Amino acid sequence: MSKRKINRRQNWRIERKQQERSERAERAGTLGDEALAGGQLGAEQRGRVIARYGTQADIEGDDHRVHRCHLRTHLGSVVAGDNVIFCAGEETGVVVAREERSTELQRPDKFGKLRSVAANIDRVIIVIAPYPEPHGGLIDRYLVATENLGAEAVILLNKADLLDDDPFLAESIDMLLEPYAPLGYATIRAQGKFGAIDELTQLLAGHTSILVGQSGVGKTTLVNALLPDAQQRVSELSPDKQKGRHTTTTARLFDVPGGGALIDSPGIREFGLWHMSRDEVENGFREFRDRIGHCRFRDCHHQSEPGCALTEAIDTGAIHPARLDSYRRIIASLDQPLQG
Ligand SMILES: Nc1nc2c(ncn2[C@@H]2O[C@H](COP(=O)(O)OP(=O)(O)OP(=O)(O)O)[C@@H](O)[C@H]2O)c(=O)[nH]1
Ligand SMILES: [Zn+2]
Repeated sequence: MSKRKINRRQNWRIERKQQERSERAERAGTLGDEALAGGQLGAEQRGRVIARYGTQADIEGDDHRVHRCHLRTHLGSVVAGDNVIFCAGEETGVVVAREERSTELQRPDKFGKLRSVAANIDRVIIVIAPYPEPHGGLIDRYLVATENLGAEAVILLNKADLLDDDPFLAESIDMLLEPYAPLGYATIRAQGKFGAIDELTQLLAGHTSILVGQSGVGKTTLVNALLPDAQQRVSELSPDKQKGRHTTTTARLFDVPGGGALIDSPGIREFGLWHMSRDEVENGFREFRDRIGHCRFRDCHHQSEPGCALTEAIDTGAIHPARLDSYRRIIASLDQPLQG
């Protein structure tokens, strides 16, 4: 037998082994559901992923009950916010399929590989406050991230009570917010600490939202005002310590009174501060999109080049100067680690 033939036969054996292995995995995924679940399974029904824990997830059915389920191996990533088909079980059920996502929030893991963190978010509530003073350009940074996610952004000024006796502060906040309404971004106010969250509650209804913003602006206070029993629900579902620890890091979906959902986790709150590419930044300024590509120089960096279409748009009032400043600041920061 020639060496070549041996090689071919070895190859064939390896291939057959691999095939058997994948067939076994497939069987474990499809035929072994009842064994996986440890008992009888109910009929298929639609549900939504509340949180993912390793090879399991908590699924909320249309009946609003929460079912702990195993995930079939071929499902791919399953994260909070995913719509799924599942079969409830006596102890644990099984998720059998995942529906297409409308949006996908991804972040790089420690190896730099993009991982899905949450699905189907259609609204991002960017929380700011008079104190801590909003970092220059931070709102725009969150807007860029939201535009690239494909969700709708809302700017929420929390701690509005701090403006009551301070006309100077009130004016500087008005100036800060001035560019956004003409661009079509809703701007609302709240006082989380005093439970004044009516406008926020209205905007959450019928949507899947996340709250983002710098530390200290009052996100936790707002979440607690929205979901007074959220803490209780977390501990109910996670009686043992280990799962309790998970809940603090894994993204979790909460039903909002009035019909809507909020996805929250410490990681999600950092959304907007993750790395962005130059293309994402350009795409993220919605009023720039029609003008990019119209500068005199093809490689215009929109700094001080003559014939820059963005700079010219400032003269006509089509672009707010604060937005171009932010754009330049974000581009300059791309290769530097972001502070705060
Ligand atoms: N005056 C005023 N203070 C508020 C309001 N809402 C929250 N605060 C206060 O702001 C501080 C920070 O609130 P948190 O809810 O912890 O802020 P956070 O954004 O969750 O902060 P991190 O957890 O660090 O991200 C607390 O002392 C709150 O009491 C408000 O409507 N008015
Ligand atoms: Zn230019």
